[in-house]
Amino acid sequence: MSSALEIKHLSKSYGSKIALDDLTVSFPAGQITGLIGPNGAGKSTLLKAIVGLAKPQQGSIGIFGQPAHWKLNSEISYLPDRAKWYKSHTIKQALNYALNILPGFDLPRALEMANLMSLDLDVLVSTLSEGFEARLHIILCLARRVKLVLLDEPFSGIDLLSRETIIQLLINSMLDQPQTILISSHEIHEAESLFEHVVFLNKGQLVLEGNAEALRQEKGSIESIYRGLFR
Ligand SMILES: Nc1ncnc2c1ncn2[C@@H]1O[C@H](COP(=O)(O)OP(=O)(O)OP(=O)(O)O)[C@@H](O)[C@H]1O
Repeated sequence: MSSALEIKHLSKSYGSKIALDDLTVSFPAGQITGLIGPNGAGKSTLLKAIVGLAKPQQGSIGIFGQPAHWKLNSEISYLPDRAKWYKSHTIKQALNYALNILPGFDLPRALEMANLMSLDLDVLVSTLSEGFEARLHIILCLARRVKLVLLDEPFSGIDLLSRETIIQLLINSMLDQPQTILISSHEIHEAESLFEHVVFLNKGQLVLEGNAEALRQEKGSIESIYRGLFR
């Protein structure tokens, strides 16, 4: 299995706070990996480092065999916690705008996803509930023809049905267009069926990683492994 991402001896501190601590880990290409760990484990910092938004003090990041560089960002779709440039738009305007600013954005695919997610194109984004805004947010990420998708806490603050809808969209999207997807989360109950590979982080260090199915057979559900590791 080839690696999409090779993280080697990566360290990042904010002042005296260590976010990533000599982290070495790789992420398989063409799979959905769950990047799992409790609050403060370093998940967001790792994703930010991959797209150049956090500058590590030490170590290296390889992306599809090339050293990380901002020029590669056109190949990466990154969903940070909150990137709300589209608040004053209707959904249709937001999707049209995305076509202009997001490399590889596939508008017909986005419109199809919006239909699947029951999004009304004429509604103002500012009037959407959190769950519906999250649906739009995820479409903006997934409707891009890019190799690597980084989703930082895509389920946070979202109700069960919206989570299930988003998970279904992720599954459909992978069937339609296989990509390497990293999903950071500490809420793994509903999402664990998505994960083909899992990486558990704590205090900026790798705690456990492996093929999700092999780990399930060996140790039980991903959720129970999480409880065992972090209880
Ligand atoms: N901009 C920042 N300034 C100072 N400290 C930071 C900053 N960003 C992250 N940290 C610290 O770095 C550590 C790792 O944070 P990070 O957000 O990467 O973890 P996380 O696993 O994504 O956590 P969560 O699940 O709570 O989002 C934490 O101790 C956090 O307080």
